[in-house]
Amino acid sequence: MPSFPNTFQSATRTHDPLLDRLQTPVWIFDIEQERMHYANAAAVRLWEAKTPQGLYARDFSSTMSEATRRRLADYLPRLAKGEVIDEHWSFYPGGQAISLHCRCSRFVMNDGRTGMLVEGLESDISLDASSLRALEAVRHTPMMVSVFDGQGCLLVRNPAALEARRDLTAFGACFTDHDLAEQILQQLEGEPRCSLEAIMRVNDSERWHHVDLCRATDPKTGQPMIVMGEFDITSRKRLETAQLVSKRQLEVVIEGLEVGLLLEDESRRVIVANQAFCDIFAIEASPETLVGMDCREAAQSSKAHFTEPEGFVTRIEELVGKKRRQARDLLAMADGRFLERAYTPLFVADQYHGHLWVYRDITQERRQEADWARKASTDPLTGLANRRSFDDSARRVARSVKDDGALAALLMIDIDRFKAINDTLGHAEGDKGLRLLADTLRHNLRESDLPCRTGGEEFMVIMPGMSLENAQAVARRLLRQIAEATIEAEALPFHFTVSIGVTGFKPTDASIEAVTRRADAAMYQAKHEGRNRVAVRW
Ligand SMILES: Nc1nc2c(ncn2[C@@H]2O[C@H](COP(=O)(O)OP(=O)(O)OP(=O)(O)O)[C@@H](O)[C@H]2O)c(=O)[nH]1
Repeated sequence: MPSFPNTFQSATRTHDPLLDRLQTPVWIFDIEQERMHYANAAAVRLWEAKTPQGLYARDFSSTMSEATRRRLADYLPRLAKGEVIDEHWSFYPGGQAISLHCRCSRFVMNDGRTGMLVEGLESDISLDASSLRALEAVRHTPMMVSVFDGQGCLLVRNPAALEARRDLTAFGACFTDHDLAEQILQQLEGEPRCSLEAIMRVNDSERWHHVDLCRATDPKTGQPMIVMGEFDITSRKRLETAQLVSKRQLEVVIEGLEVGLLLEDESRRVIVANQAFCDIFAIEASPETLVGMDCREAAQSSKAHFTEPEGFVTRIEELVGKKRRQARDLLAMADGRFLERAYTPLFVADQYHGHLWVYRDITQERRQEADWARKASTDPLTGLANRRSFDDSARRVARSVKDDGALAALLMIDIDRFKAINDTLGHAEGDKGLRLLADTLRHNLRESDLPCRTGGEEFMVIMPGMSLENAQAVARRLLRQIAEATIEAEALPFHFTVSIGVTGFKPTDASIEAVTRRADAAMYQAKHEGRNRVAVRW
C-alpha cells in the first residue's frame, strides 16, 4: 500500500503545494460514489477542470460507461486486499483520448472505505490510435475475454468476463469439467488454438459457452499466456436439445404408426419413410435406406403392384403438379388388396416444401364392410335376400318398367299349413322346410331373378324381363318341385306344398306396394281355392 503522510489523509482535499509541483497527475477516486476525492494540479489539468473543487463536484456517474464501472468494480476487492494494479487506461476528459499507464493502489478514505489512489504514469507502451481502439473494443465487446498465464492463473479479463465470473480467477475453475480444463491446457502446449462448446461456471450458475482459446506470448514477460474468448450459447443449446427431443418424439410417432408414411421434399427425394410403408410395398430394406431416393423412379418401379399401373403413376404426377390442399384416392392392388392414399402438400410461410403420402391398407375394412352389407341384406336362416333388399330391388325394377317399358313379374309364395308342421314336428323341422324352399328357389330360377324371404314363411321372387305368362309357368314348375321334395325330419320324412300368387309390374303402378298387394291378393286367392296352386292377378 502506498504510504501517504497522515496529514494528507486527514486533510484530503486541502491544497498540497508539494503534490501540485509534481508533473505526474495524482488523484484519488471514490469508486463507490463515483466522485473525485483529491486531485493534484497535474490531475486537475488532465481532467480539464478549472479548479480542484470543480473536479470534486463533477458527477462521473453520468459519463462513466458500464464497461468502466465493471472494471472499477473488479478493482475494488483487489485494492482492498492491498493489490497494486498496473493497467493501461484511456480517458476522454475533453472528448480526445488520453492514454495513461495507471498505477492504482488502495487509499483509506476518512470514513474507512477503500478509495483508489491513481498515479498517472507515462505510458510505457506507445499505443497508436488503432491499438487504442482495439483495446476499447475488447473492453466493450459482449464476448468474454480472459487472459491466463501458462499455469492457468488469471492475468487480465475484460468487463464482460468479469461480469460473468467475479470470483473465479483460475482457468480450471471456469470449467465445470476440471479434467476437460486440464486436457485443454495440455492441448494448447502442442496446438496454437482450439475451439469447443462446454458447460462453464458463470457466477452461481452453469451455462453453455462457445470457447475459443489460443496460445500467445505475454508482451511484458515473454512467458506463454492463454487468451480465452467465450460467448453464451445456452439458448441455442436448449433449442438444439428441444429440437432433438421433438425430432425423436416425431420419429417414435412415425415408427409407431400403422399407416405407411412417405415424406418427399420439393425435388421429390425421400425425407422420411416408415416401416409400415415398407411393409405395404414389400420393401425388404429398412426405411432409413430409402432416404434420399428419387420418388419418380420409385413410383415407376413399384407401379406393377397396382391393377392400373399407369394410372397410379399419372395420379401421382397430377397431384404433385397441382399441389392442392389435400387429396384422397383408392388404389386397387394386383394382389387383391386395397389402399387408401392421402396426399398432403407441405407449405411453410407460403413456400412449398414437398409433400406427404399416407398409405393405409383398407382391405380388411372393405371386406368387413362388404360382409356387413351382405348381412344387412340377407336373411340369416335361408341366405336369401331379406325384406330390405327386396324393397331396393323391387323399386329398381319398377323404375325400369316405368321408364323403359320393361317387363317384370312378381311371385308371392306362402307355405301351406305351416303352423301345423311347426306344431307337430317342431320349429327346428319347420326351419328345414324354409331352407328347402329357399334352396329350391335358388337352384331353379334364372340368374337375374331375385328370390327373397320377406316374412316368416312368406317368400317373393322378383323376375325382371319376365312376362306374366312365363311367370305363371315358372310358378307352376316351382309348385311341383316343392310338392315333390322330401324333408328328412328326425321322426318321419315330410312334404309340404305352397300357394303362389303371380302378378306383373305395371308402368302405371304408383308404388311397389301396389304390385305386392296384387301378388298378395293372388296368393290369398290360391289359398282360398284350396292351396297348392297358382293364382294370377293383373
Ligand atoms: N319354423 C319356423 N316357423 C316360422 C318361422 N316364421 C314363422 N313361422 C311360423 O309359420 C306359421 C305361419 O302360420 P299361419 O300364418 O297361421 O299360416 P299356415 O299355418 O301356414 O296356414 P296357411 O298359410 O293358411 O296355409 C306360424 O306357426 C309361425 O310360427 C320361422 O322362421 N321358422
